[in-house]
Amino acid sequence: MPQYTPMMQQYLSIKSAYKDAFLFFRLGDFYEMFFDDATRAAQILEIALTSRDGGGKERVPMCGVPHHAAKGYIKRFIDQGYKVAICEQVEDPKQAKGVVKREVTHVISPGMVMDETILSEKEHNFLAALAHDDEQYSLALCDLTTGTIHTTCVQDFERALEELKVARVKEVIVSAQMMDLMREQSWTVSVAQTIDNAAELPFAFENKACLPALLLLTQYLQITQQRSLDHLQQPRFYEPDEYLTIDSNGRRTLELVETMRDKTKKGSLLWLLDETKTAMGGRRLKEWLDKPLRSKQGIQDRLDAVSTLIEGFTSRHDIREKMTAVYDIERLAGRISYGNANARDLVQVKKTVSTLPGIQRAVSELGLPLASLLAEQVTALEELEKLLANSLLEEPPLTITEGDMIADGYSDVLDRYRDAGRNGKEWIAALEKRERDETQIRTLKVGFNRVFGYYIEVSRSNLKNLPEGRYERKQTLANAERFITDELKEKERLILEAQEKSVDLEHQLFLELRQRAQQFIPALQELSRLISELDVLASFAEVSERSGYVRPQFSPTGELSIVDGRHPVVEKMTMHQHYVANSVTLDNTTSMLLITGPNMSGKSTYMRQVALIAIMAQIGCFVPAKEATLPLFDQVFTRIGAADDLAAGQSTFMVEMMETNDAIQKATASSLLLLDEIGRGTSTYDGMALAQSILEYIHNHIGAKTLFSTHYHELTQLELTLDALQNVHVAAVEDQDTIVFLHKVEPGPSDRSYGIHVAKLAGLPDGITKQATALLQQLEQTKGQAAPTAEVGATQTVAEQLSLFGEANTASKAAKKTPAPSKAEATFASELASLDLMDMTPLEAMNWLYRMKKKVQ
Ligand SMILES: Nc1ncnc2c1ncn2[C@@H]1O[C@H](COP(=O)(O)OP(=O)(O)OP(=O)(O)O)[C@@H](O)[C@H]1O
Repeated sequence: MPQYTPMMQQYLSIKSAYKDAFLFFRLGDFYEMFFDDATRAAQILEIALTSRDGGGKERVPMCGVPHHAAKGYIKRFIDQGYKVAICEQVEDPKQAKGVVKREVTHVISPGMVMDETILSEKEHNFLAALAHDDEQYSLALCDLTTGTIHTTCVQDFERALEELKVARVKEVIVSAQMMDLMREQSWTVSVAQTIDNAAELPFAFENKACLPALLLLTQYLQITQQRSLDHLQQPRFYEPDEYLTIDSNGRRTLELVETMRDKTKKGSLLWLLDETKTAMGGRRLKEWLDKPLRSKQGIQDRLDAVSTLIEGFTSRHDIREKMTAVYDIERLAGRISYGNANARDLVQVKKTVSTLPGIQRAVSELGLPLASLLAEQVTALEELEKLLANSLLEEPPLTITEGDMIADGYSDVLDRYRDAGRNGKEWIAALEKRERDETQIRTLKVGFNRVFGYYIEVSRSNLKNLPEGRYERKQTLANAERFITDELKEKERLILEAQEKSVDLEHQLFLELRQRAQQFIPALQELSRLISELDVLASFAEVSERSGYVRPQFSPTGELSIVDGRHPVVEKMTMHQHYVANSVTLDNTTSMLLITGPNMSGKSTYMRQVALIAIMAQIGCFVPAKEATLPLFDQVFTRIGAADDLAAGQSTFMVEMMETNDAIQKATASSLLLLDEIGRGTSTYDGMALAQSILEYIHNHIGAKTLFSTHYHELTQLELTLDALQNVHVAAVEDQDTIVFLHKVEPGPSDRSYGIHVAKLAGLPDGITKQATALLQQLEQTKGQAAPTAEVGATQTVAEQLSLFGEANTASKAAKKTPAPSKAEATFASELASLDLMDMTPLEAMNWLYRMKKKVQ
């Protein structure tokens, strides 16, 4: 790099070690970016791109952000999945010989954000390591802000990706070999090498199968963070099968944590259930929703606690109120260990710890099992509370280098410095008074500024009254002059020295205090776990009581019986209207419901409500029903079309089939399947044929509890051949040319679709709906001639329909029943078949159609 200036050479050499990050290169008050970084950053951050002479032939592209406003820009990079390496000046520019020394002090990437202003409060921010050996994939998911680590092993890559998705992992660390594969999947990837020495782990961990991922994670953190990782908690191993698996599509369409339409929390199950008072509770609730339990005992323990909290209204109220004074001690503990906690953070820790005894008392009164664990932490943290209460002022500033943090009486030396400072101020006040008396200038005052220090200010009109000699002129203003005296100079030196010393000492005392607080990190982490669980359980109790939910029972035989169930979110949204409750029973005799009914009648609401009730039960919450007995599901799969699916066209059909395939491959007799209008994305007959075969397959080979909604009325005949399938429909009635939705699920198939009625409700012009009604009548007449009769075996239904076009298997029974095509139809068909469409212009095609229409008429 001979042609570049020394500074540019320094930049390039540092940048070469951080190729995958934007390098924020500190130059005075700015972070500058150069070359490609600058060109791309200018676009991403929408800032001006300039250039600078770098010593070479061409000017170097450059853009920069002010150091004090860097956070906002870093957040924009992070939100879009980029990394930022912060390169600081690490020596005083005044003392530097040549180019100021610079080093990367830390790298911020989507998975390694520690700054609360960039993070979402109620969500974990996971960084994951994914390693692969001959046998399996190991995963380690780490939230650096809290020190939480979850680890697991899975057999296949797809499953590993699913685990990453469920935890909404922001960044994945892999070995170089896996980098491209992960990038193809659009993950933010970082590459590290595995250390092969388990002794270097900052925690003890026995499970060998998970070690590769943990070693990869540790190696990466050690290299990038270069600071204490003491707050990393003991990794918690989990088996994915301990939890109810909800495929990513299911989580999306059931709107567990955000709505499908605008991706907001409002309108989701999380929104409904989230009455938590603390950030830790909020994160825990999301975690529970991501991973409902499958262990009956685990669920019952939570339900017992919710029951107790519902009954103990007063204590619950008390606990929840006290929780409002609980800060995010989990992240505060992370900051203490990380070395970026300030005095205000420690005051928050103190305030939290001091509310604990009150919470603990209320929990004990209720007799909740976590009372004794909570009591242990209260005792363990007493010393910390005392220490912080004695050492810190109630409202310290955000910075730790400007004093005003440490309380009087904590350090004798500090108190002495402070006295000097305070006495000095009194002395200055006395001096001012004396000078006024001596000079008889009432407006004389002693002031202070950073440039000149202390001064005596006298207005221009009073200068004549000032005695000669003692006053040394320092500054001239428009209407006044400022002076100093030897006495003032000497006193100023003493005061400033005391202040400087006290600020330095406060900084040092604070660092010691933070160091001492570190030993309490495990207790703070355990406390935050207990508080977060209590918060979620109390939130469940609150919502359950308010909304009239009941405790679910679990059936040993796998029966599902929900009496008067409701969709919790639709019910809440339609508060002012009447929500129509619906029951459902699925057992070993009837495990499948085929749901028909008009559009908008409530088919998918009914299906979703069953899944939501099952999920709520398995996270340990009461459920919206009069009574509910449920199996413990192992997996929930949904294929529920979204409105945008239809618009997206054929590829969506592919997605629909892939998702259906996924469900069918993985579902077991203990799973819940919700399939909404399968087959609607292709032609009617294709769709119907597929829907029927899928139903038969689930019936004959899987036996999963299945809710299947359809507009293909022909499918309702399957009830005759599939023993475990039952027809139900959502009732609607016609009232004077319009339709009234009853939202009531009743036995048997629906009599018709009412599609045109719904179109009318949607405001389609009369002309269209009238024409549609006429066409419908024509079609129904035609269909009536060929319609399958109820006595015909259901498995023949689709084949019969296909045969109308003469495409079906001629050997089918249905074909025999279909009337032979008329002569005109036969001519039409043979002429159509002989057309070479590729060789025709659109106009020729139109002309042909025109001729045929005339012939038919
Ligand atoms: N049980 C109910 N009680 C009250 N209102 C309901 C009920 N079920 C559904 N609804 C209301 O009806 C609307 C339509 O319901 P839903 O989307 O489930 O209909 P659908 O039959 O699946 O329609 P489509 O076939 O067009 O997809 C819901 O948004 C809700 O407002």
